[in-house]
Amino acid sequence: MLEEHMAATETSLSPAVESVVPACMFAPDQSCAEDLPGAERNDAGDNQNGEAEDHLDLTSKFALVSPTGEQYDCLQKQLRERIEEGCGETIYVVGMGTDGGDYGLDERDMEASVATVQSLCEQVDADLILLRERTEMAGCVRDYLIRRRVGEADFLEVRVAVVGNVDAGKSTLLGVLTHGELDNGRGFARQKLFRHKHEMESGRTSSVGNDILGFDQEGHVVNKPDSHGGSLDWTKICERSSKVITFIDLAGHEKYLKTTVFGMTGHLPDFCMLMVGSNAGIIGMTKEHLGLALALNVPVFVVVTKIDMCPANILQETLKLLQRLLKSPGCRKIPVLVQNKDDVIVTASNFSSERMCPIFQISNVTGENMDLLKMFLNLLSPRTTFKDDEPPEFQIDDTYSVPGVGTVVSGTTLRGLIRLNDTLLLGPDPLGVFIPIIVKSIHRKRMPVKEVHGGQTASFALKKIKRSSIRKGMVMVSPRLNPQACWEFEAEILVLHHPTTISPRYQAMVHCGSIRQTATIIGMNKDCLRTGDKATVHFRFIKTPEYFHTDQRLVFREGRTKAVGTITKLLQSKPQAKMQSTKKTSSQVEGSSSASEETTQMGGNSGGEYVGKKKLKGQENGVK
Ligand SMILES: Nc1nc2c(ncn2[C@@H]2O[C@H](COP(=O)(O)OP(=O)(O)OP(=O)(O)O)[C@@H](O)[C@H]2O)c(=O)[nH]1
Repeated sequence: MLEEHMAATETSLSPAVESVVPACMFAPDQSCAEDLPGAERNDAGDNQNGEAEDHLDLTSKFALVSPTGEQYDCLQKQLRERIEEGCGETIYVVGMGTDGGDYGLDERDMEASVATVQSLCEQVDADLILLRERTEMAGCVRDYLIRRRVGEADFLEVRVAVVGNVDAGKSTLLGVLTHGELDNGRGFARQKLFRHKHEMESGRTSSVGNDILGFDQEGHVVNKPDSHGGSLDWTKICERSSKVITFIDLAGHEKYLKTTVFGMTGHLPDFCMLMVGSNAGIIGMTKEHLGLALALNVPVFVVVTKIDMCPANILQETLKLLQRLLKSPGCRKIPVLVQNKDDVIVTASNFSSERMCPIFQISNVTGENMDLLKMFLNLLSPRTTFKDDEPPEFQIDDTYSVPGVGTVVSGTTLRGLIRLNDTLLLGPDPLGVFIPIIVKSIHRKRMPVKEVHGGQTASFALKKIKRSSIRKGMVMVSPRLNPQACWEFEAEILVLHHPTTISPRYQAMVHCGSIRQTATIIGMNKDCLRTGDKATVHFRFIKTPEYFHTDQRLVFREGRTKAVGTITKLLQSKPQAKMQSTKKTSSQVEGSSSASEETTQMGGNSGGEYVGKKKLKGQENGVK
């Protein structure tokens, strides 16, 4: 997929540069960051902590030493905003300014500054955790993690999709991380990943697995397997954690690609962890998975495993090829080898920029560099902020029948706040209808809770509804939204690969959020599409109408054919049994301004607001 992505986005490859970008490129030191193409830079007027200058001079490294009342209020407001932006946390640098002075504070000024930050943290109900201390020209500089305090029942949730070719060590790494015991190189650690088939939310019967790793306020892993059988008590982990990483464990084998694509679109990962076996290198599905993450704009970090058993020259070769791939025009990433704690802090604080791609080299057997990977995971923040006052929307990605409970749906809260006993609309059914349902119980990470917020995964037990009447891709939304189901939509798509040409009537599977349904191309603004082509395409689902939004990303695939895109328009239309090509003039087509000789549309129906207007030239199946 990636090769196709590369081919599709660029025609000529520039010579690959082998050198790795040092992590210091991303450090606040501007002299180093200057050379970095596209690196984010502070605007004039912002200090190292991102504080706007306004009328108060907060750009000096001494700003925190003894702030006036007004400055203190300003600092507090800015800290609040930064925590909000960082979804509950932020990295704060003490001892650096942007006023041109040398970095670093002497012991007394550092002490006073830290006391100010500590007091600011108390005001905003957050904790201050020292990440690193270093010596600069004029003294000491410290990086702190500031993390909002959460109640016992709450924690920050970050979702990481785990992808990579078969045997890259995905399950083994998750076993080592979540159970704290190293592997023996013969599959010991992966046995620990016990999947509970019918557990609410987690043990999904599909092959999308879930594992959690909890960090306490100080960044220590809280996972503790019990002494009998070594299973993990999710409730205990969540109670002790201030941050929980949910790993969405996606299958490595090609035959499960459909599930992997579903995991990446439907489970809304914040980040993607691409695993590469150092000895095997970039083989099999590695590029496909990387391409998928790129297509969906999910920031990627790479974990190269098995360094304990890999000869040095092979490891170097794998790293070289990996860096070349990441820098290639199709990816345009900046690979950064993470070798120490400083690199972790620098890469973690710049990671959501999407351009940087940290690379870890680990061994699941000796545990080498595992501490760096854990530290990095603890510093990852969710990518999206959510507001509770929006009308709630929840997308269903799985259903279960739980004995004694009934039908259970699991999925992700896309926005808003859902409370126990709320009435939501569940749908759409095949007729596009939504039915009211009352939320009778909510589980989050296997724990009963009273409410769930945007960005959180959860499961709901539903009363008086058969599991068979619910399907993946359905939603539960606030009645305030007056939800409408759509049969048709328009999307801007880019064809990453197709062996010949795609034309109207072509059918393929559309993945969009947790929607997974075959759709037909009704029309497009080009006669046909080849690899690398971009077009505006009009789709129609073949089975049922769906609920979705504009701006959502989609993947359109069938066998080796792949296209990615963004939904640009929702089109209302009634279900129709048969497709046909009819002659129609533009005057009969709503929204059609230019004359079109021939129009493809659903039989007997106006086709909604938009109807593609391209010649069919007698094609029967849409594929030449
Ligand atoms: N020596 C060594 N062996 C490892 C390491 N990581 C994994 N292994 C071994 O590699 C084999 C494959 O690991 P898995 O974790 O099953 O690989 P996977 O990527 O999950 O594979 P699929 O689930 O099939 O996609 C197992 O026998 C592990 O014991 C490592 O760092 N060093």
